Amino acid sequence: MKNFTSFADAGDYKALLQQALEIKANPYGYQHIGRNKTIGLIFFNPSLRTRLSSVKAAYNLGAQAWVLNAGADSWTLEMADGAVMNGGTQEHIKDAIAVMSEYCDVLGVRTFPTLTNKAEDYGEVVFNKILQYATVPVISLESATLHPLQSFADLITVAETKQKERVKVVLTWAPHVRALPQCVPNSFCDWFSEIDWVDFVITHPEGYELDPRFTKGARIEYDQKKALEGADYVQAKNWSSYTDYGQVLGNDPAWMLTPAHMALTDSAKFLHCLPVRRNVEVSDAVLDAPGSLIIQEAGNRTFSMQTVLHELLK
Ligand SMILES: NCCC[C@H](NC(=O)CCC(=O)O)C(=O)O
Ligand SMILES: NC(=O)OP(=O)(O)O
Repeated sequence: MKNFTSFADAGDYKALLQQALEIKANPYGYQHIGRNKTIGLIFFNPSLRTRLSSVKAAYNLGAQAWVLNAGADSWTLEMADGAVMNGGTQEHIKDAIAVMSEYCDVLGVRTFPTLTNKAEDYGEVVFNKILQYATVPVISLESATLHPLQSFADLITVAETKQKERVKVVLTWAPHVRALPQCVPNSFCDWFSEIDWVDFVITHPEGYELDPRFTKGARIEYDQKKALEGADYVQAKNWSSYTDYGQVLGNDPAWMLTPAHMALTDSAKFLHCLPVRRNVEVSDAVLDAPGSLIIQEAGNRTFSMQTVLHELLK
């Protein structure tokens, strides 16, 4: 593994998953790997889980971590190549990333999409600049289009709780009050469409089709109730339209996950990456039910990160 930005970077996912389960069972058993190593974490956007689980993962591995909130804590960064910097931006990303690489052995970076410029977002223009200028391995802490550490944590959560050889996993769109990125659902598709013991189904209202580069031919079922039938796991998430880029096309409250929806499943476990808008995306009764894995799932963010750090530093 050179960088970690997508499912493809995971390489042999079965081996990586096995490693994660071993690390979770023995979280402090690999501290020789992180000794005298420093993990740098840069956030261009807010975070609770990714920020804290990444620091915890570094500590578990015997490494140190620093965090920079780009823009807020540091100089305002210029992204454009060849820019005449006589305006509001104070430091070029080229210099900032090369300098930060001097202060760490692995760099984690969170960028977000604009949701207005599809070509820039899906071209991962900002993230690719970071890959270009970094001189150490780079981990995506969520980019404009993907959130691989989240999907890997979701995979760990399903793997450690599943009661059957094969499981049906459903990704369902859910209503929200804002236009949100497609990163989490794209990434969930990027991973779960590839898992050979998963029957994967995506459900959303028409107009919310995701990029086929990530859905990779997975079954799309527009009837949410039909999709949920017999499900073992349900992951709910809002996203804005990919085709009508960044737009909220409709917000049918009937898509909010309630116990009536979960009753259609095979006593499915519930997943959500968090943060969640309670009683808009998902009802309290689902989030707080015994079958809700949301806290365990967030807890596994430590182990997805720790496993990736282990791979990059070993
Ligand atoms: N990092 C995990 C997901 C973050 C983001 N959620 C949000 O922005 C929610 C914000 C709000 O609820 O206003 C998303 O959906 O991609
Ligand atoms: N799930 C997730 O990535 O949460 P944060 O945005 O809080 O890091």
